[in-house]
Amino acid sequence: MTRILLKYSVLYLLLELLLGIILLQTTNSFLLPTRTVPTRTVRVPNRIPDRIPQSSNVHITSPPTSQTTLHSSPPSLPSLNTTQITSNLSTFKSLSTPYFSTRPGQLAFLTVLLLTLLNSTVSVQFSYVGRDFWSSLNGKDPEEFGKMMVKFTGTLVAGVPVSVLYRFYKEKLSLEWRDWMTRRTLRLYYSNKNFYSLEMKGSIDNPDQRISEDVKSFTSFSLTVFITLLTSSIDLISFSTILFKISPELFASIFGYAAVGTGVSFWLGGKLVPLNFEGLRKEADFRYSIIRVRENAESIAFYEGETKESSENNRRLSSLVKNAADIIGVTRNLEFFTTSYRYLVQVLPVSVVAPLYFKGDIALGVVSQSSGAFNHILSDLSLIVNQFESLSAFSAGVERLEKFYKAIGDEDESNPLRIKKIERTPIERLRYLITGKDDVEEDDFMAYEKYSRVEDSITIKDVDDETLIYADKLTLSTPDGSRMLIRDLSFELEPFKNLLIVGSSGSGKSSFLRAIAGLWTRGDGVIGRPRKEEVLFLPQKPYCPLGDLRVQMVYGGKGEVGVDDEELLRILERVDLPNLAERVGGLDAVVDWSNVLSLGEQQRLAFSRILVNRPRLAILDEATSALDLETEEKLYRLIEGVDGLNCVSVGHRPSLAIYHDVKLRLKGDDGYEYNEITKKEKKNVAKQGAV
Ligand SMILES: Nc1ncnc2c1ncn2[C@@H]1O[C@H](COP(=O)(O)OP(=O)(O)OP(=O)(O)O)[C@@H](O)[C@H]1O
Repeated sequence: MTRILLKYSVLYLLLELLLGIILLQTTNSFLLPTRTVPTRTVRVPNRIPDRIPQSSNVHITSPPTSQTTLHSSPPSLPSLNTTQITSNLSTFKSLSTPYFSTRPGQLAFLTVLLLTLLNSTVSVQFSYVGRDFWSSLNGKDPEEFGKMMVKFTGTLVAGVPVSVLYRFYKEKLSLEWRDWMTRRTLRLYYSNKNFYSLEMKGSIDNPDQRISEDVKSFTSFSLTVFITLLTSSIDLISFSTILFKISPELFASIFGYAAVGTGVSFWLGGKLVPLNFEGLRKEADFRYSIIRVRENAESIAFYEGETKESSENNRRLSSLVKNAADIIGVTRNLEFFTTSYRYLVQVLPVSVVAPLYFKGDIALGVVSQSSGAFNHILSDLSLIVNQFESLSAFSAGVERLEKFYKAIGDEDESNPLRIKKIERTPIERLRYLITGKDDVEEDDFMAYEKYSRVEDSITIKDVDDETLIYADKLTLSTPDGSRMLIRDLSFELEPFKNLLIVGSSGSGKSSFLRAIAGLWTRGDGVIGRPRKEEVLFLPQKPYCPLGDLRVQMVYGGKGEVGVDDEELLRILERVDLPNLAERVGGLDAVVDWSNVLSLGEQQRLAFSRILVNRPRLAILDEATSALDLETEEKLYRLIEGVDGLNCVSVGHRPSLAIYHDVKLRLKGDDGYEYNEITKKEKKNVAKQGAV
């Protein structure tokens, strides 16, 4: 008999799984609107629940909540894409196996597995104790009733720790797995400057959400799915045995009942999934439009842009509300079915076994046990249907992670913008010549086309003590290869000389600095500069990291700084910020530096990093643009005063010529000029305040 039960149960679960997969495949196109979600704007919260509710009172199709939504267009016919499923499963496997290959992961998993099995045993045990309890009550037998009370207490004492520890270790495993996976993801994200190249390419939206939300959902939900499937299978077998013993008719009827419920729920509820995703996206859209106002409050206030901003907020709100109205309308219709279904399940099993009870063939306890077993089995059989919304979100999360890992895994150490090139066989080359298309994913193809026009071969070399910086036949293009910014640039700057780079706006000055830093490598030729540890960049936009004042001052240093607090305070004085520490509450003070400090103060604070870290070469991109001429002079004189320190500056201000020895003028298509800045020129600048 167990074999028959197993056969039916497994067949049914497989059917459910198949239906679930079909649904997921149909809905994934809605769940992953990579082309419709504006890049870096919309944050779609992944709403995968932490646990699947498993209760004997939860029957088929938990009615969709208010967050469940319906697509306004009729559902398209599901199509089963086996390649996609295989790829999803293999992604799932490759994402989940690394942690469980570690010793702590394996130990934690085995503990949870053991407790899961014990917990299921406890559940079955309670079913028997409950049956005997009610039967003894029905038999009006005080002695038997007393015994049952003792048995119940014993089961309680043994069962409660198992249930509690099961939940505890499950949560613990989920947390440890998340911790491990997030750290690994962060490591990959920061390695090879992936965080920068992803932004440049713009191919991955919201990496922050993927690292925090998607990883969290993946770990907790994977575990939950696994445990739920395991317990459901155990439940199904144990309770099927119980039910079959009581009434084979009841056992048969449950499959019919579940099948009808499943079908109707798919028919009504399947439509809700895509619209639910739309709802989430609209919510995120609305929220983001308000966050942008917060981030750009000052600019909006200056532009008096509040009317425009608020009308945009309202537009997004209307769209959200319309979607939500659709949801509640359809949910109402669905609930006509689910509510009746829920009530019916309370009497259905009882009505099937009632004749046996009336005849006196079975006791009251058996009736209650059969009802409990019926509910258990029904809940197990309806697993996919009950959870299709969560499973869809889960599937979307897995795909988001897959794309993310692929993107950060492809990067080469020396070349953050490299993408895999397409190696064409002769036949593929012919096809490409005829059709202009490759047999590759469209995204990859576009990326390749976009990036392949210019080679990616700028070489960076470390210089010796004889040279400070040089360029040899350097050609530099924008990362997309669409524009050549510098052509055939060659120069060599000896040590103890400062270089000023000038040129009209957009001529490629900052881009040249990016190339020196190794961030942009599209082009050809060689750049020589001191070792990375000996160079400090001050970018055009001052950047203040999270942390205290001390962190602000040492940021950018590559090793131990070895500067004590007194020295830090002295440096603050030298960069013209004598009262800053006192004003904010000392070197340990943490404030929102970017908002609290003026642009000029942020630039002065950035200069303090040079004095703290004492690099061999400081590269300054318009680092004094927000300062008055007097402060600018003071800061450049400080650099001159540091032994062994030289600088390369980019800037439009004529006054900068005074503090530099050589000038490189970038002239776009007209090439470049590379000249000494003469004493006469410096004098003129000093005299007139302009060249
Ligand atoms: N990520 C990018 N992708 C493609 N083009 C870019 C990118 N970043 C900058 N550019 C383009 O490269 C050109 C050079 O930019 P760059 O920032 O080097 O100019 P610049 O000379 O420093 O200008 P400014 O003096 O205004 O700061 C500009 O036309 C700019 O639009």
